[in-house]
Amino acid sequence: MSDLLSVTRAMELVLGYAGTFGTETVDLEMAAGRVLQQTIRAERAQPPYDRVMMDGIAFRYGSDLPLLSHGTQRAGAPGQALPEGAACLDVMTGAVLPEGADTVVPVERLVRDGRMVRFEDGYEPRQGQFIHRRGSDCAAGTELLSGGRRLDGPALAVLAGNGHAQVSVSRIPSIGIVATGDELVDVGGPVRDWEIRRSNEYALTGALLSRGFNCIERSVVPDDLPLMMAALREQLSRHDVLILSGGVSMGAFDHVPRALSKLGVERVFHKVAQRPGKPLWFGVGPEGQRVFGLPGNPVSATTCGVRYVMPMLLAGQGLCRGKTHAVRLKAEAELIPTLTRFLPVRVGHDETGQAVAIPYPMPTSGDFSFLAATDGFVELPRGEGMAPRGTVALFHGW
Ligand SMILES: Nc1nc2c(c(=O)[nH]1)N[C@H]1C(S)=C(S)[C@@H](COP(=O)(O)OP(=O)(O)OC[C@H]3O[C@@H](n4cnc5c(N)ncnc54)[C@H](O)[C@@H]3O)O[C@H]1N2
Ligand code: MOO
Repeated sequence: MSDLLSVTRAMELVLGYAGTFGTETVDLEMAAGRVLQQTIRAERAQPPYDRVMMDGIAFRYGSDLPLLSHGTQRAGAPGQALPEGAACLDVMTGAVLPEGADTVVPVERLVRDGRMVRFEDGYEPRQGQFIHRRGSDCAAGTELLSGGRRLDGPALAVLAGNGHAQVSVSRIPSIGIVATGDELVDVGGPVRDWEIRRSNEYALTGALLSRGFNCIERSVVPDDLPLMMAALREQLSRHDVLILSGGVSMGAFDHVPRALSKLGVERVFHKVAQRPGKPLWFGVGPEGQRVFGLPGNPVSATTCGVRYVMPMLLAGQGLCRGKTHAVRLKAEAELIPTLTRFLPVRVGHDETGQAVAIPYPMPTSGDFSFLAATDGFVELPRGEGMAPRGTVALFHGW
């Protein structure tokens, strides 16, 4: 058994610092994808009046035929009264049902002769048909949305339909992504034989943006302790969360833990019993900044970002579930006796519709090209031998 921190315990520690990033009020236009932080109740009964559901005529069920049409009840106009006798009013979908009418017949069932109206041969309306009754969806004051949910299209429609031009949502934290490493060069510039282009920041940016975290600053610091400290001091002053990549293992220039500690960032843990990503570092800054030191290898940085950083950020928004669900392994997969294994997979479905994961073992945790062929990874507990085909595992999507 490994005496390193387990993945479960490391995650508990991270979530223990998730807290909240506060709330803010935004215009409805800007609320899509945000996490609601208030209870929304029905402004009025819904629908607010007996609503005509078909273009046609409204009449009193049982009236003698033919009916005499006395005019038109349009949508957006106050309700009219249906005259006594064999009478009807032309009605439009969405109009108020005329007072005294109780049944609607669609226009395609009508035979008209001037203002006289009868039904097509053999047509028998049911009393009360095609009327959406006042309050049948909900009574005024009914709870329609509760806090802690993402605002998708239907939820935005509920907000709009109940008069919420502004809405209280979780504040999106400000996030600094900091790359470390003297070998790293920018995406747009020249690259020499001994250098590599920075890519981890973009894997992290993709994961963040696809979860709605759009307040991101990317920067790079050199493998030099004083320069790194100056840059990290500045970054700590600007952001709620720092996600560093690289510089957390045992190399002579892996200054990240030392620099953070000198800046008063308290280490919560360093190293977790997992592969990839064993050198993961997590701490909390003097102002409560959450600071992740992700191992620099691209597969490790990407995996740890999804496994630890994203759940913490989502929890801070009041959401408990990210892009995770159970899958069955489509092929056996090798376990690691002392470490939790994060195994990249593609996700598909079997003939019964169940989600299955096809393992894509990475040759090394540097192979980020290969990672782009996968949808995410499954989490396999430490163990001997092989996890057989059909094993149920938790999948985490990129
Ligand atoms: N003696 C030991 N050496 C290493 C250990 C160990 O336990 N003992 N752990 C290994 C593991 S596991 C990992 S993962 C790496 C993590 O190292 P660092 O976090 O210090 O990362 P670096 O050394 O700075 O970089 C590793 C690798 O990743 C590339 N990299 C870094 N940043 C980026 C970026 N932004 N975009 C793309 N690629 C990046 C970097 O060039 C290196 O190739 O340590 C092992 N060593
Ligand atoms: O995180 Mo390291 O190998 O486990 O790349």
